[in-house]
Order: sequence, then C-alpha cells, then structure tokens
Amino acid sequence: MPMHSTSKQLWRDVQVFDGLAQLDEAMNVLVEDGCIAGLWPSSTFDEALAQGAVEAGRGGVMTPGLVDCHTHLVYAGDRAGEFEQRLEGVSYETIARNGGGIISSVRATRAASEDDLIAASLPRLDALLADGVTTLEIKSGYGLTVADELKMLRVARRLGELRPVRVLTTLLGAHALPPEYAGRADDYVSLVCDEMIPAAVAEGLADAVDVFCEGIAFSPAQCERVFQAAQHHGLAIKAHAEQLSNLGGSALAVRYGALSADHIEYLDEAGVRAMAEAGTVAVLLPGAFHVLRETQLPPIELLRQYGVPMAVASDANPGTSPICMPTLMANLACTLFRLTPREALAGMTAHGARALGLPDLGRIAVGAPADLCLWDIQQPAELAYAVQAGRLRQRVFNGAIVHAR
Ligand SMILES: N=CN[C@@H](CCC(=O)O)C(=O)O
Ligand SMILES: [Zn+2]
Repeated sequence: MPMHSTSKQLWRDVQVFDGLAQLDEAMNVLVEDGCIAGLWPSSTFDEALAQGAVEAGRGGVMTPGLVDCHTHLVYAGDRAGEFEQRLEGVSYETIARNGGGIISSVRATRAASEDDLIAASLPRLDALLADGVTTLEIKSGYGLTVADELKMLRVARRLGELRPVRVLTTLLGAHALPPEYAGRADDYVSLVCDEMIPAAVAEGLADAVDVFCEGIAFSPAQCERVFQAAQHHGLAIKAHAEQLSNLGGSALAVRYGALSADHIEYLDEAGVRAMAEAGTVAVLLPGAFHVLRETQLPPIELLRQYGVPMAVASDANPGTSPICMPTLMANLACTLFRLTPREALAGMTAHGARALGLPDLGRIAVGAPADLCLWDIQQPAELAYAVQAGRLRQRVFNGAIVHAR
C-alpha cells in the first residue's frame, strides 16, 4: 500500500467540495503535519508557506474523507433467506416477531469468535475504504449479552487498528429483546443499564449509546432508562427512531441531548422542530429505505425548512442494508429522498461528522484534520450521479496518503 507521510504536501488545481458548499474555483491545497495548512484559488499559493512542499496530486475533485456515521458492520452470517421471504411479501416486522431478523444475526454473532468477526467484517470495511471512508461508526447490537456486546465492540476497536481509518463505537444493547428475556423486557433493559453500559465504559469500549425505539424493539419509557444510564456515564446518545412508526423516540432522544436521530421516516413536525431547536442531526438511511421497499418518506422538506442538518449513512447491516458503498447512498439519497447532490455530499461529510460529535471533521478548511479524498471525476455532483466503483484516486488519512492508484 503506497504511503506518503512527507510533512508538507501540495495538491494543485483540484475542484474542492469543502463539506458544506462547493467552492467555485479550482484550488491548491497544502497539507502539513496532518492538517490543512493552506487553501488558495488554483493559480496562487503562499510561496513562503508552501516552501518545500512535495506535489502530491493534480486535477480531479477533492472532498473531505467520507464519514459513515451509522453502520452495523460487525456481524456474522447473512440474511439472504430473509431477503427472499420479504420479496414474497413477508414484512420485516413479521420476520422479527417470528424470531428472525435481528435475532438471527444475534445467533450467528454469539457463535462467532472475535477473530471470526474480524475476518467477516474486514472485507466490508475494505469496501467502505475503497469508496472513500476515513471515519465510520460501528454499532454493537447483535450480541445482546454483556460478553457478546463487549466482544463486538472490541472487534470494532480492533478494526480501527488494522486499517488507516477512524472508528467510533456505539453500544446498541437495546437493539432487540433476546429470546432468553422473552416477556421480561424491563429486566433486559436493566441488564443494559446496570451491567452492559458500565462494563463497556470500564473497558473504554464505547463512545456512544444507541437504542431501537420501535414496536418490535423498545418502548420510549425503556429507551429513556437507557438514555439516563448513558448520560450518567457521560456517553453520547443516538437513537434509531421513527423508522416504522411514530413513537416520539426522536423528541425523547433530543431531550437527552442526542447527537442524532436516525431513520426518521415517520418523524412529524413537532419532532422536526425539537431536533432543530437542539441542533440534533437527522441521519438519513436510504439503503434501509430501499432494501425494505419502504414507501413512507422522511420529512425532507420540513427538515430543510427548520434547518436540521441532514447526514447520510450506509447503515451497512445484514438485514436492512447489506450495502457497503457510501457513494451509492449519496445516489439513493438523491433519487429516493430528493436531496440535491450537494446536500447528499454534505450529509456524508460535514453533517455525518457532526452526527458523531466530531465537528472538525468532514470539512476542507484551514486548520481541519487532513482526511481527504481525491476522485477521478470533473465535478462533485458526479459522486451522487453515477454509481461506479474505482473512482477514488487517493485517500488521505491524517495527512498521509493511505490509498493511491
Ligand atoms: N432498525 C434497526 N436496526 C438496523 C437493522 C438491523 C437488522 O435488521 O439487522 C437498521 O438500522 O436498519
Ligand atoms: Zn441502524
């Protein structure tokens, strides 16, 4: 793998999408000591500042490294059979209520060792990296015992050591009710709050806590207990909310200072207003919408009107989004949700970073960390317009070129 870590590197004549709004001109970009040190219109740069810089690239489109802020990348097994069942008309909820769905991934993941999970997850991670990801979130949620949830989080942390990428981990113990707790959901929530969260904190394994607030998962009251425990332990909060029905999970998460509410197809105006007032990010997951052949659209126009930042993520998981291609998500966000290509790209860069509590990432700005992608295209909108692997010329992580071709 080519690696350049020269301390000063200059990219010349690149069309820059800065994470929020495309700059109009081609730019020269200087990177020094892992950060963006200079950004000038193409024909100029500060000679003194750029003194000694090595030319690292020329032409193409430069974006921030992509931020995939919602994934379930670590799991064992597959759910192709369930995909076939759904095509025959059986719903996601029915499959879940009959002990399939998430619980079938739980069975496979419990039976897998850490090494098995690394071997299963690495190709998925590599696919994300080959499509420009420099930061991603990985959730647990297919273990549902203290030991198996910690195993998943350890694997997620190890993945971040095996590849040049930043991994944030989220404990999703409240993803589904494990069969051994059937009829005792409150007891399981106690396990999450009193044992799982403290154990994950003690081992430094979780950056955030997430819940699935839904009829087939946990009630708002149960989710609130998880949020209280997360808050008590100083962990960031996220929520799968309003995916299949409107239970008010997003507004509840907002009351606990959540970074994001994710899915939100059934979010109403009151929920949008609550998110806007708190600055909570709306994470859109068009892959799950597409795979489940959902018809209820998230309230995009209301989110725009109220100025709620919209992130876009892969939701890579074995059930609702077995897709590891973030640029396809940009395409689906445009075709299915009617985002503009610029909104979709902002969703996968600046707003994705904000959904992880990392506002310095996902931007091309002087002083920002140099996580960058150089693409063999003419204009940023092409990333959302065409679905095509192999357009990434360079991936830069913390100022080092970690992928080049
Ligand atoms: N909605 C809940 N969780 C995942 C799906 C998990 C699964 O079906 O395995 C999601 O984000 O879509
Ligand atoms: Zn999810």
